[in-house]
Amino acid sequence: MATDTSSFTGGSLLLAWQLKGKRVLIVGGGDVASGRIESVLVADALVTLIAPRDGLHPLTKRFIESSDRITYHDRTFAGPEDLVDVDMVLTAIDDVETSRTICAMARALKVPINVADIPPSCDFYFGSQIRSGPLQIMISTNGQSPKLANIIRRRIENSLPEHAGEAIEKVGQLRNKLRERAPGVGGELGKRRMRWMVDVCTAWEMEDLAALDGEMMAKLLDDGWEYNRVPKVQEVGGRPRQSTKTALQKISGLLLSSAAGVIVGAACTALVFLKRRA
Ligand SMILES: C[C@@]1(CC(=O)O)C2=NC(=C\c3[nH]c(c(CCC(=O)O)c3CC(=O)O)Cc3[nH]c(c(CC(=O)O)c3CCC(=O)O)/C=C3\N/C(=C\2)[C@@H](CCC(=O)O)[C@]3(C)CC(=O)O)/[C@H]1CCC(=O)O
Ligand SMILES: NC(=O)c1ccc[n+]([C@@H]2O[C@H](COP(=O)([O-])OP(=O)(O)OC[C@H]3O[C@@H](n4cnc5c(N)ncnc54)[C@H](O)[C@@H]3O)[C@@H](O)[C@H]2O)c1
Repeated sequence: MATDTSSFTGGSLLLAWQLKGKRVLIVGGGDVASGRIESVLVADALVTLIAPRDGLHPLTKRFIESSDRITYHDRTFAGPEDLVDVDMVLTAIDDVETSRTICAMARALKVPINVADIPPSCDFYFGSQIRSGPLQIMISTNGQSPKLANIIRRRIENSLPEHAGEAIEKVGQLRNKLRERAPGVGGELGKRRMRWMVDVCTAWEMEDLAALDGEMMAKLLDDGWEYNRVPKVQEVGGRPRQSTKTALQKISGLLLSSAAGVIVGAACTALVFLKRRA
């Protein structure tokens, strides 16, 4: 049966671009450039920054002083020679004409470019970002409303599961240990490895995954992976957690006992009062 692909349009490709050791040229040193620097440093890039010193944002200055991954040139953009051996270009300058010229040069050399605020000169857009350890969420409105992206980001931040970043970190460590035990790519072993990881992530609460330590991981692999089963948290030395229900019951118990306390207190006061009157 034919698949209807007519709605497969109007979006952009969302990726997690690996910049480790790649050279990113940033032109401009203002507020926007400082955000760009932060974004690419987080991705382990090597930055070349071209911007006159007198226009540097205080944050940009601090980044230049504190990071040995930034090569700084105190000048304006010079021409195509600045694009040699560059893997990505980001411009954030207050000069639309120069931005467009840099864009044309980068495209001639097939170097991907983002020009802040000029969508037709962008091969990719930035988005509103959430980071918590290895968890990275990007909200993109595909150029339609950056402010709404920012507002939606705040809402998502407030609704994220607690401990998500730590849980992902620990599961990453567990996967690495599992691959040491069961190495190789693909095949029956690969299928079993993936199924087991899916089962662990599904059966365990985020909070319990976040609490995994080296010893628990070893036990999880010994008693779980080796027998193709998923042990309970307590079986591998994890602390049994209070279920939500128990916590709720505790709170209502507390409320009830304080209500009872108030009633008893009121009764005593009334008794004392009546006794005095008598
Ligand atoms: C998300 C964020 C990431 C970042 O830049 O790091 C980002 N813009 C942010 C803020 C922001 N930018 C603007 C406002 C003012 C309010 C408003 O206009 O809405 C605010 C809000 C504010 O300042 O509070 C003005 C603006 N921006 C663009 C244009 C040009 C145009 O639309 O034509 C104009 C109009 C200029 C004019 O009117 O003259 C263009 C782009 N801005 C993008 C990204 C890309 C698409 C993002 C997406 O798809 O959603 C894209 C296409 C290219 C790019 O730059 O990559 C960051 C929020 C980070 C955060 O806070 O979390
Ligand atoms: N996409 C976004 O999120 C967003 C948000 C706000 C502003 N902007 C746009 O991004 C651009 C930069 O904004 P900003 O607030 O950082 O501006 P800014 O004025 O603070 O900084 C501009 C920087 O560019 C440098 N510069 C100017 N010409 C240069 C050249 N030829 N070579 C090298 N450096 C040069 C200046 O010295 C300065 O450091 C503006 O066009 C602005 O409209 C984008």
